[in-house]
Amino acid sequence: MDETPAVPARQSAAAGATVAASSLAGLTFSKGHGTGNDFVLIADPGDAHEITPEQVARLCDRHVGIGGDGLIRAVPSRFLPEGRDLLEQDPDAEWFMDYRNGDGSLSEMCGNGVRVFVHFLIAEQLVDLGPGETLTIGTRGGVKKVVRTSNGYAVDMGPWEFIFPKEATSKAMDALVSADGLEVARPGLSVSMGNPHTVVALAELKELAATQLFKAPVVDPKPANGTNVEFVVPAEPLVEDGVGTITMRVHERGVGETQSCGTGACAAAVAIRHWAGNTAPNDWHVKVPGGVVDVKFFPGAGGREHVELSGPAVIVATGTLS
Ligand SMILES: N[C@H](CCC[C@H](N)C(=O)O)C(=O)O
Repeated sequence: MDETPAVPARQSAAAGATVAASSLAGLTFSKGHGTGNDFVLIADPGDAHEITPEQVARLCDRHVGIGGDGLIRAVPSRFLPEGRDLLEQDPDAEWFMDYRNGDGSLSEMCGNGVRVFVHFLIAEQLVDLGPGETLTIGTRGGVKKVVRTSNGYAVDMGPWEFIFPKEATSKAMDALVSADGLEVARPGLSVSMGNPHTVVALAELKELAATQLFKAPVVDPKPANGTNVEFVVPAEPLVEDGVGTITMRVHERGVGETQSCGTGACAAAVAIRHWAGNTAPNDWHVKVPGGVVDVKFFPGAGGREHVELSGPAVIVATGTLS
């Protein structure tokens, strides 16, 4: 009988390499997510594991690894130079969220990741945090305060910055963004949440669904360090009972399309609120393919307006690397 040819496995980035080939064999890990933005999590209380970008990519690969949008290593801040700097600012920032994108690249901040990171620290019994209590943590985007709520966590994400390139022609948009499925290039507004975002408003949900995000949208002018691109549709009416609602999809730098992006949801609310003018509310629901996160603007330290991100965090499983 003719042998039917084996169907070649889809060549993934790490095809042929296996996690077992790494020096991480025997290490326990957890898998978690926040509204479908998923992460491989590793506790490293002794800073014993220098996880290389190649190892991150293998572990995050959804065919030859565990699979995840990113990897989060929990390590005491005192072991990292950036962590020691933060401890001088705030000695309570005992644990550091060492976040990496799924391709192994670094990012300054990860909003969904912070919630899952704190949930992981509690699950690992590395911290004790009851409902209503606040934990201070260190990140590459600075010190963050995280409150455990009745149904997840609320994170003070700090202030935002508009990233207007000097050649920006207006304060309403600073980039032109094109993507497969979009008939014409659209204006975008670039916002930093510690990491870069470019927010594009679309007219209706049909257009959002038709936008193809298998590859990175083209942003002009090209941001020097890349950018996460959010496509957003404001609800009609935008505000109900004092709360604004946005529907969003995102193509993440170093990952691809994800089910959710916490810093992206904050950037989306900043942009829509900027475009809507000062009639816009402080409270927002941001609907993403993986669920809903809430964004709130409030007067933060130093007279700057801060953004708070809140939402769920789930640990799905725990295992051992072979
Ligand atoms: N998913 C993350 C954002 C990761 C951003 C990363 N892709 C970057 O390169 O900035 C979040 O929930 O905020």
